[in-house]
Amino acid sequence: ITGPLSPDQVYSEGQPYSFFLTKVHGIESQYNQVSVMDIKDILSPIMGTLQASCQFNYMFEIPWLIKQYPEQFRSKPLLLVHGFTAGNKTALEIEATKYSNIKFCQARLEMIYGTHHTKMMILLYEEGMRVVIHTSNLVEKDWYQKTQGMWISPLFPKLKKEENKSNYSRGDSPTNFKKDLLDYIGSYKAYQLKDWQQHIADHDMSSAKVIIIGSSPGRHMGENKHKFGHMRLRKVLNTHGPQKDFVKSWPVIGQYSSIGSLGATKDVWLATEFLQSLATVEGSSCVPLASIDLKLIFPTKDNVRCSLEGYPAGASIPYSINVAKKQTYLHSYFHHWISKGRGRSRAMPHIKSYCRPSPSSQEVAWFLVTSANLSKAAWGALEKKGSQLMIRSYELGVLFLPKFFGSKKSIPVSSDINDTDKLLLPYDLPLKPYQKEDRPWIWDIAYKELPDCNGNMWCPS
Ligand SMILES: CC(C)c1cccc2c(O)c(C(=O)O)cnc12
Repeated sequence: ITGPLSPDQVYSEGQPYSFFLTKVHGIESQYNQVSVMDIKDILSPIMGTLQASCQFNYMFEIPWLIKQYPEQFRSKPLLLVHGFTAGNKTALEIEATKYSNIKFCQARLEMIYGTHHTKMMILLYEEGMRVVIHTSNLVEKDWYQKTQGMWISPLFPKLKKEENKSNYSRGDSPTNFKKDLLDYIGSYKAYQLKDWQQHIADHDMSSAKVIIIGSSPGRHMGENKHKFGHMRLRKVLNTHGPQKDFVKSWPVIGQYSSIGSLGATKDVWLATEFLQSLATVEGSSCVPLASIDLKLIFPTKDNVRCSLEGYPAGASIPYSINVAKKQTYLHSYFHHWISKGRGRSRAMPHIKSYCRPSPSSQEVAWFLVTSANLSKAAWGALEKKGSQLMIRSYELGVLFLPKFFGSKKSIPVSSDINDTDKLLLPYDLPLKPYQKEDRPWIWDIAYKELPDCNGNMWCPS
């Protein structure tokens, strides 16, 4: 049994994928070592000497957040990028009053029902810059007993002075990470982000191996139709995806912590437009969809009841009865949340991830970790005979493709923490389908038959 490794050691052991889960309190320590980082590890001085940071997120507890930074970094400039308006915006600004180093950028949300879901840290150091794209709100409960995911970038060195900094493409990676990140941030059209766009332009990001998959609110048409959302994923898989014959019988897995209104039948969006993108293979995205097995992972009410947090875990799994009752066809796609390999079967998922595993579960053709739940608001819905993609929310994720990790065909995966040379998945494969008596967690109905692990029932008002 290895003793606690320092953050930089955990980080380097997690290469080349650099995909980490957050620390879960209350499980055996062995499950909090390999490929696990806590927020204090990410912000540790061992990872870099912080000069300033920018936190994109949905929920913030500012006093708690400041305490996650090491003492010597707590007064460094901090920009919070949020989607709040009116009272919520005022409340956030009041919470920050005593912190003179905190500034705000309110992301414009012109599409009704849109939210700023994106979770990203941009950390500017004396030694360079680091980007973290993840799934946790900046509130204590999101970092306590949930399964959350993070991609942590390498330390990106500052570009030398002489090269002209004007063209953004310098210091980019084979995956166009820098350009795509700048395009994403540019979509906010916010003057408060200008300095951070320049910081990104000033750094050498050639070591980034992942592909940015973002969503930005709006109606995207023409050459912008494939810039964001599921059409972005479709375009990327069409260009860099698996070969048709190689993945013919491979299923697609979606895993998330909330579900939107997807339509009265599977053919409205889920098993047509959305699956078409997830199932896209190199050179063609027209794959007979009936042949593709879509598997969805979503916690059952018993998964939540028996979780470390008990029913209160369900307060972060907002699937409402009014939406669920209109789409019972989803039940045939559902699978349990089981994560024995990572010691997280009782740490409810707030991570969102998608992948295309082999039938043997030994490898994936690709893996995506993102803020995007299973919703049209996050991924977009085609309109006007497919000529434009309407997206309501900001989302951000990173896609792992074999070709950028030195493999032609696939990425070896495992959920066994001893397989340190593989991409460690957040859940167990193969998946366990819902049985007849299983019910998805629904957050706005009462559960009074069986108490949770703390002896409490669930009686939402
Ligand atoms: C339905 C809304 C208000 C909601 C409830 C509970 C948890 C939420 C959450 O975790 C996110 C997020 O992480 O972006 C976003 N909305 C969440």
